[in-house]
Amino acid sequence: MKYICIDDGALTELISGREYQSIDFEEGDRLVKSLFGYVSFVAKMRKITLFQDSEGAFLTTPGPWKRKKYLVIDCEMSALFTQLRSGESLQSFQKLLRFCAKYWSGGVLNNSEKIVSGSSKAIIFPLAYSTRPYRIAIERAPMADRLKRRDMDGHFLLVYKTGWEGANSSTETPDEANFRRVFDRLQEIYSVTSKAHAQVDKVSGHEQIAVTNLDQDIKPVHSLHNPFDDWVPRLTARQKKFVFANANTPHRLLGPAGTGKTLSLLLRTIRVLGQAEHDGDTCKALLVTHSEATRQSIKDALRVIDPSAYQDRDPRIEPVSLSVETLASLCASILKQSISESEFVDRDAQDSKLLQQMYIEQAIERVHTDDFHSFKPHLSPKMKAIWEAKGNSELAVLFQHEISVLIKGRAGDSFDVYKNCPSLKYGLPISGDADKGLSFQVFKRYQEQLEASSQFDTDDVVISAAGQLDTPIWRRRRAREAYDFIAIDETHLFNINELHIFHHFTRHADSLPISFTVDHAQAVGDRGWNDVDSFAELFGDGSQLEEEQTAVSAVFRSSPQIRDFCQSVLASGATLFTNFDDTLAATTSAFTSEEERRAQPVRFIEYADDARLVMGAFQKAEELQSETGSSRSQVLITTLDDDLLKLLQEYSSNHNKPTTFLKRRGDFTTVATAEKSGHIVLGHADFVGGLEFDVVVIVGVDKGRVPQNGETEVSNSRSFASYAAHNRLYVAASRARFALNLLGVQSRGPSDLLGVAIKNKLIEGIT
Ligand SMILES: Nc1ncnc2c1ncn2[C@@H]1O[C@H](COP(=O)(O)OP(=O)(O)OP(=O)(O)O)[C@@H](O)[C@H]1O
Repeated sequence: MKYICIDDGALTELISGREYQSIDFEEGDRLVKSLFGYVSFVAKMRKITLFQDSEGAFLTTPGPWKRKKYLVIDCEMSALFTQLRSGESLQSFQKLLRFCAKYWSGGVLNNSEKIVSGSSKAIIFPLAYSTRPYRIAIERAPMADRLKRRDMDGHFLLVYKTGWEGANSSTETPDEANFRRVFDRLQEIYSVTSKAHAQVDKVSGHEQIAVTNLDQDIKPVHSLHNPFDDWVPRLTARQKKFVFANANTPHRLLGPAGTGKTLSLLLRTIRVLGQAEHDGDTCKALLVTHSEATRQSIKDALRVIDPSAYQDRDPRIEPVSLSVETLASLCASILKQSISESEFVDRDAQDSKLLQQMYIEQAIERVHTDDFHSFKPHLSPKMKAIWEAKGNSELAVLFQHEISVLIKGRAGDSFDVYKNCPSLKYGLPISGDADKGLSFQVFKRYQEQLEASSQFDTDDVVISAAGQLDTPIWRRRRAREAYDFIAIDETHLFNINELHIFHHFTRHADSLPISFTVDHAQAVGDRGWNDVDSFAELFGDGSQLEEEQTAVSAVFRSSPQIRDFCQSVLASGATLFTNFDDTLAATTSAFTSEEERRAQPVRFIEYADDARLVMGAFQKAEELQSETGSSRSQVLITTLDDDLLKLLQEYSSNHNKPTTFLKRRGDFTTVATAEKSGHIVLGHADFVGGLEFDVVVIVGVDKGRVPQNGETEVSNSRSFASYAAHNRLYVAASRARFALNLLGVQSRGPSDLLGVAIKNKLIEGIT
């Protein structure tokens, strides 16, 4: 194909239809393929008629051709559709279209769009970042003299070059042979396509011409609250594949934040139940969430998604039913006992997190005075150095991670199993039995504290339940009480021990109908998952089973600017840590031009000191609220730092700022309360996962706080802190739809985690 010509009506259609924003949608995929030149046809896509032959393609809309404006892409001189992967091609194409729309309407250009002064050229940089920027060069006045004579100057933009090489754009002159050909054909093309516009149906019988009518009314929606039947036509092809795939095959849905993983999992569950009911089969389904707060939010969403109300049916009587549980509630029901709130240390709650840290600090203190001297001669030099150099509170964070991921999470409290577990790459620098002995001693002291105050944490419940599940009694109860379909949301938040429980809950031991969603980068710190990636290893069973995987890549939640920033955080993590995935790399934002109008650039703002920083956070929150036209409860102020969180809380109560405080992870009920009372939401970054907001302000994204650095610097602990900071910053930033501000203190300087974003000019306010 030599050229592509798009008129202004078609251009508007292409930037406002969500289905053209990502190749995950069939329409987007088909569009890219046709632009690649793989197919030859006239297609009707809503208002657009696409005319294509061996020479080129014309995307036209009804109306007199002389009054229209045109974007012409010279495919021989530029290689927009052959140089890049198809996802990037579509993204670049969409950015190009947005530039044209803005240029014609006199809109304000952004950082990646430049008019070359003293010339008739423009350059755009459509891809967020790469080592060498990819550029598209545009001639704004092609064939100037001839078009002036015909009174059509200013009607055309010509893409004449693309690639990674820079050049002197003010002096180069594009070859206009293809452009001339386009111009000469316009009259004829419009007379053909105007007939096609008028007689869509008749054209379908024509040789070489196929008509695809994609006329679907797809409205932009946010939130999961729509009935099943309304969702289905809006899903991308990959989401649909997951929702409608065979229920009995284990199926993993991979995707970064905001790609609709939770939504797809809910729809899949409802689809499986609906199918069973339709076929007259029995189906008892289980949906497992990581915490009580997310369980509530999912139950609430299901009330709208699922008109058959499967979750309200009694599983003991009804043939088709759904139970929504947390792992703790599920295990407690197996153990036939419930654990009261006061006994339960819920690791997703702010109070529990602090309590656990306090217990571990006390345990470290005990080990210091009573046990350390006997371990000391045998410890590895690194472990000794870290133990001696760091304060108890800094050590507590490292031991907390080791205990939850390895000692409890993997070894199930057994020292012998723990001894054989591979150490975490980025955590405590453990390299021998003596090092493991010391950390197990801290764990034992911690356990004593829990027992003394008669409390259990989630792992205790899971470990006790695991013991009871592998017995003849459960094997007999299983046929009656277990499930035909299991869905697990946010699998990355469970530890290996917990994941190994699930296979006991399927009705038949030989089939594992488990569907689950994963985004590794959202779990805090190295979880030691890198060496357990197959389904069988992850779930502790099913080595003979084939697993299906679907990866989703259209980001619905966040604007392109916010998606790009989030990716820069993941890219930074991926360069530092070998087992850190940049899951956003191959994704695109599915924002339409309409939604983009509300989007604001990502900004970094510096303040003189902490007091002004805290005050600034509330100011920015209010400004962004009005700039994006959002309600107060759609604004989140968050931080990765416990001390700053306290200051923010104090400020809000001392200055009567109407604020609601998040007490646990994914606390949807609290957000709903904030909505009723018109409050801004405030909470630690560990508790914002699973939620979404129009505006997010992250406070204290500066050196020394992201990551947290103590006075001493021992490399391994810095690695852990940096690893966890990458996860937390990514989760916090990816909650935002339209606006994201990062705030810091001037004397500290911006956090190192912003390095990639700064280098690639993704943040305004720092150079
Ligand atoms: N096909 C779609 N069309 C329009 N909106 C969608 C589509 N799929 C998902 N969304 C929207 O995207 C947002 C994010 O969805 P969801 O919470 O399921 O994502 P997620 O991948 O689970 O995110 P996270 O990992 O951050 O929890 C929701 O507001 C949802 O309504």
